[in-house]
Amino acid sequence: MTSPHTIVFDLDGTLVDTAPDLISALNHVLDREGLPPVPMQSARNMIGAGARKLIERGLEAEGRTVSLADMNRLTADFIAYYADHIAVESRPFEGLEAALDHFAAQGHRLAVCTNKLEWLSKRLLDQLGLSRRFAAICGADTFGVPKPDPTILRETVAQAGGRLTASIMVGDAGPDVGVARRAGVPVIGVSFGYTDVPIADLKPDRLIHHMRDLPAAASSLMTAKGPEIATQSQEVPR
Ligand SMILES: O=C(O)COP(=O)(O)O
Ligand SMILES: [Mg+2]
Repeated sequence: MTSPHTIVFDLDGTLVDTAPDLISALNHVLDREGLPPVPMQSARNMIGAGARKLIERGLEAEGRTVSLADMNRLTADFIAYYADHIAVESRPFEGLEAALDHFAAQGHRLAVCTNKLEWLSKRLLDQLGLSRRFAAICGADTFGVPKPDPTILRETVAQAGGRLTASIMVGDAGPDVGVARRAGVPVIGVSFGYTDVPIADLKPDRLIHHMRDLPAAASSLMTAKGPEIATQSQEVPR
């Protein structure tokens, strides 16, 4: 039995496979601009830095740049469409709910720290029946800074009523490893999410390929001695 920890999850690509609905919303916006859709497979790895960045990357893939005013309009369009189609195809990754049950039974707190907007994150988790499991659900706008700024992780843990020194971050991409390193929190990478840099190259403290492996990875970090984790904490991805 380990002491109670706060396990903080990234949302897109870690808890929920949101790519189909995010890319549909992106393609809706591109279509309204008279542009062809981006294919699902290549667009998956554009996710991870928020809606605006996703649109920017989608436009870039079509060789287009737009003015700030157009970007604001496209982002508003994207959010309006996405809000109405947020859980059409998005589903939790296999094994997630069993892993969350396990942590809850062990007395750990769960939280979400995402670069999605807070209200969209809550809406998605509500529609999937997952919200009640989390003591805090915080997005890029909750504290005014997105990942990898360490403030968002520190404040998420505080809002969940936990302690940073007894926390673990779980995520699929650079901003997750980066926020954890900056806040001094160990991090578990998942290999089934969305990232332009392979997650293994970012050297998370543990790497899992399926949610069924999360409880064992988390408990090995909870019992690991400080220096074992510290030796891996040199690189700080952006
Ligand atoms: O919506 C995004 O682009 C990022 O979301 P995430 O931080 O949950 O991966
Ligand atoms: Mg993610």
